[in-house]
Amino acid sequence: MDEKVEEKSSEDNCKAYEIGCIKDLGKFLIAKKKIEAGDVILVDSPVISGPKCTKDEYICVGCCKTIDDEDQRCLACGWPLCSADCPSLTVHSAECQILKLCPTKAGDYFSNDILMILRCLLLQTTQKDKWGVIISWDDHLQDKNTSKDFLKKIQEKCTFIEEIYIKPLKAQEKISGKPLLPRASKDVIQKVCAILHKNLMECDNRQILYPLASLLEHNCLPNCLEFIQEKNNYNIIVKAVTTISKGDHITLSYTNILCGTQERRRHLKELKDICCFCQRCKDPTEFNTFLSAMICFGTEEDACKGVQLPQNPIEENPKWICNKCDIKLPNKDVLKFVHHLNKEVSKELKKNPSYDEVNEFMGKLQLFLHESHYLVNKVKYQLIQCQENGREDEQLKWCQELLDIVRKIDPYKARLGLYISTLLTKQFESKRELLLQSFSPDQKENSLTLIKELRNILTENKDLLTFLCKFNDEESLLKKNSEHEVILREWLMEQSILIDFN
Ligand SMILES: C[S@@+](CC[C@H](N)C(=O)[O-])C[C@H]1O[C@@H](n2cnc3c(N)ncnc32)[C@H](O)[C@@H]1O
Repeated sequence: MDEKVEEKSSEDNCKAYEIGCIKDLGKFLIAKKKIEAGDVILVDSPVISGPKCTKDEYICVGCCKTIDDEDQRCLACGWPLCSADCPSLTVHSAECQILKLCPTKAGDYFSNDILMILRCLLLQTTQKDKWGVIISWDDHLQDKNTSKDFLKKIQEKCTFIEEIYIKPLKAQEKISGKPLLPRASKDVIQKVCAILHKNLMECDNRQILYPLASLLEHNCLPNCLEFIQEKNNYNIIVKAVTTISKGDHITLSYTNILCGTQERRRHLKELKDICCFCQRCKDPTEFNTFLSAMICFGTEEDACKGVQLPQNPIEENPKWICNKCDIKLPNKDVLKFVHHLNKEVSKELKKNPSYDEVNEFMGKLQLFLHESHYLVNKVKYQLIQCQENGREDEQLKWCQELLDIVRKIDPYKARLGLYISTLLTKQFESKRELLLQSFSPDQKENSLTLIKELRNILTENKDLLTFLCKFNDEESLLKKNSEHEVILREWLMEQSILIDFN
């Protein structure tokens, strides 16, 4: 591949990365030297930010907090505003001049993607340096691999903005003689739409554009972790989670890596028009986790119970083949069926069912899906969170199964740190229960293996949470882990058992 690296000034020499560019990928960051796990690769500040896109919530256009009362609006334009004293009201003042010309909602919700485009277009008069940064980016609209769906989405947004906001604005500008948006041609609006669509990142209720971090490439097995610091102006810190060799691409994950390949690839396509060809996407077994595997029904005469997997998952419509019989399934049938099961899972979990009801439902799912299928795992995770006395053995088995899976799909704990920590906490609680049930003061040595396992879980969880706490607010989980450690140590002292915790 023809890989170009941008020229850098002398002050960039100490940086661990440089900006590369490949035809089908666009710009990305590449390691300029070996980077060790734990190294901070970059810290970046937002160029622009605003409320995230959602149809379910009212988010303040100033501070981006959720607003419970739908009547709390900006008096001028009618868009959601927490109060006239919102601490971030100033970010709204320029766009309010445009929004109030036509206080229309897109459908029955406020379309925050449209708001972000207007906010960005306004930088040309309010903050010219930031406008210069954004408009210099590639919009990828002419790229060969840009999909028709993506182009259609951009065109629709552009037409909406032109009709609803730009036309009345131009009329107003003519009367007042004061141009608010000197550059608002169709081409400029389309470019801004495409750049924002591809590069915005999300944190809590906010969408944010970063000059550097937004260039980071996606990988389903990322080598970095990002922390967006809410309390520090939404600055982002990007940290290596494994050793990155010189010349390696520096990557994050844009998607939920607990999902199977078809679902991740669908999400990536919709989110950022990406066709991912990473190691995991290419592997039908997804690193031997079988996260997407289906159970083969066989024929009426011969029930097979083999495992169906996509032959080549990165094809647009892969064939699904069985490891035991000759039956092949068309991709569209598998997708339709999994989509249906996904809805059933959501419906079931919303019903607030009892532990036994969920367990029974999981049994039914496993008639169709492999025991490690990501939808089965979703239900398993729900079951593990229940406080259910007498089911410790069962819950421990599931905890172990899920931990085995996440250790394969996220070996560097780049995405699933909190998920792993929750599993470790549950594993600890269930094992401690088993210890208390089985412990006999006369035969302490029989419990030593279990005690050492408990200590190891606490240590692993402490290391993980200490790492996460450096950047995020996970103090409550760390506190819970320390409390577990104190209680275990006290109990061991009472029983006169000496175990090294360091
Ligand atoms: C957040 S931007 C990254 C910057 C972008 N490369 C550029 O030049 O503007 C996301 C876009 O980068 C490209 N991209 C990122 N990761 C990719 C991947 N794993 N495979 C293919 N394209 C990717 C896609 O065009 C995607 O829409």
